[in-house]
Amino acid sequence: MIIGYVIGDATPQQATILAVKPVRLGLYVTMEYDNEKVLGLITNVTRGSPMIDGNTIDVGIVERLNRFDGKIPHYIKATVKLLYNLNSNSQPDLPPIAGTPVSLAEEEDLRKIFSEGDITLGRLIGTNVPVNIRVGALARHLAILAATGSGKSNTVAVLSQRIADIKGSVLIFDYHGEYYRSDIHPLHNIEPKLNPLYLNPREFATLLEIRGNAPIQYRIIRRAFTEYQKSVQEKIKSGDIDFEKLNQTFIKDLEDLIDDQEGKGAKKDSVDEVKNKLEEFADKYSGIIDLTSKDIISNLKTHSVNVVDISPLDEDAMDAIVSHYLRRILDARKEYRRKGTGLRFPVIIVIEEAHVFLSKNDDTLTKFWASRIAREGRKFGVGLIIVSQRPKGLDENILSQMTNKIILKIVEPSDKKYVLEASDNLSEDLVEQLSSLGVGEALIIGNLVKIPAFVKIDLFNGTLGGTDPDMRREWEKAEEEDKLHESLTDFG
Ligand SMILES: Nc1ncnc2c1ncn2[C@@H]1O[C@H](COP(=O)(O)OP(=O)(O)OP(=O)(O)O)[C@@H](O)[C@H]1O
Repeated sequence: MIIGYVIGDATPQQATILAVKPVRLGLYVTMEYDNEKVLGLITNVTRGSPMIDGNTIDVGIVERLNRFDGKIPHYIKATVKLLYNLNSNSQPDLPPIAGTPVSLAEEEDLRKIFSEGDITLGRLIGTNVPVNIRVGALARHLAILAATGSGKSNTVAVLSQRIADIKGSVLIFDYHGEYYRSDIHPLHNIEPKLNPLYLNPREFATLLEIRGNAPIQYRIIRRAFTEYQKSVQEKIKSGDIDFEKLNQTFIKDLEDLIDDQEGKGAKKDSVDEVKNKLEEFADKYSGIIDLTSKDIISNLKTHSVNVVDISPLDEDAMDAIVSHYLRRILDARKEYRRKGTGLRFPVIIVIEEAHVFLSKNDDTLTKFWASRIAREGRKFGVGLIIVSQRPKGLDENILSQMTNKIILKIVEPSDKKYVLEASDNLSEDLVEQLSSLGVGEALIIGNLVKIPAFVKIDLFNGTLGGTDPDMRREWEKAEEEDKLHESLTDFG
């Protein structure tokens, strides 16, 4: 159905059309010229009248003209972003000529472009065309960005569920505790624990806040920690290990080994300083240290959504857990590639509230390992999904490495500008659409899709911890439980 005609000058990227009737932003259209069939997207619409233009200052003229009741000539113009040549399956390289008819894109053409991926995320806005994404593209990472309440968690849930449905493995760091109690399935909840036996000395020293600028202290803790790990491994091998006692004596045993360093040439004040830092470590992380917990690598499941509920922890403990798990996963995937041992399947890792862990202003432990995965993860099948409602709080280097983006409603101009500058596959005219998106509506760009797609994400089929509680149902359930309890008490 023809909706308008090309007018004025056009380029291979953009054309202006004079519409025969009102058209909405985000509509996909097609135009045929020079043996090409080009798919375009309406990115701007204007209406006006040559008789009542912006310079009209006499309201009487308007009133008299209005008495003509619809006879006033007016126009509707739209800007079309030319996206894809359906005949050559490439970007358009010729501009349309003035007068070229413009039609609403047919469903068949839209399915060819948007419905070829591995998993369905939703429908093209205003149509019933499924939008499928190419899961392999997630190895080049994804940022899910949106203002609060726009549908980030729902998107994470739908995406994670459908990756698990095709036997994939997802690991979500559940900042708000909204996934570990959800209806996602198969769901595999993982206790947020740090087992020092799987930490490397550098990592352990960092948790004690002994960084590169304290080489003497680092040497003390490295030697003591390495000796401790070796002694535990030997006890495990010889079978005389009491795991329960291990947690109770860990700090004391390590302290003794630190003390021994004094006899091996370390200065007393350096040894004391390291012991102070060990005590602070014990206070800070006692809730998550557990020498009996499984290594994250043996705890991850494929064909599942693995969830680490970090919501009860403070941000330092969260940072310690997330950074350690990121490092272990990247190392284990490299090991698998090199030796066939380690983690034998790819993992998609979701970091919620990413601006907390990957802030441009703080050097968190997580930021170091997330940057490594952003740079190297693709080759080893470790994909990162960062989720944030404060895009401008994110480290720009990491954000720019997120090749794919699912951007839901963003209104804040500085957020929009920041995302635009961090994305070489995003243009100003697409960013302008972000303010008008509804809840659950998103712009998807990157290798996930062939061309930018405006999508209504499917609603997650089930409950999520973050969705508004069904108060009435919960009250009814509580009353039913009270009645059951009373009847059991009477009976018993
Ligand atoms: N695709 C969708 N279709 C319909 N409703 C949706 C969709 N996505 C989200 N919603 C609804 O919008 C509300 C907010 O969704 P959600 O919690 O996913 O947003 P959010 O951006 O994660 O919010 P917050 O920033 O508070 O975590 C929920 O009640 C949810 O049911």
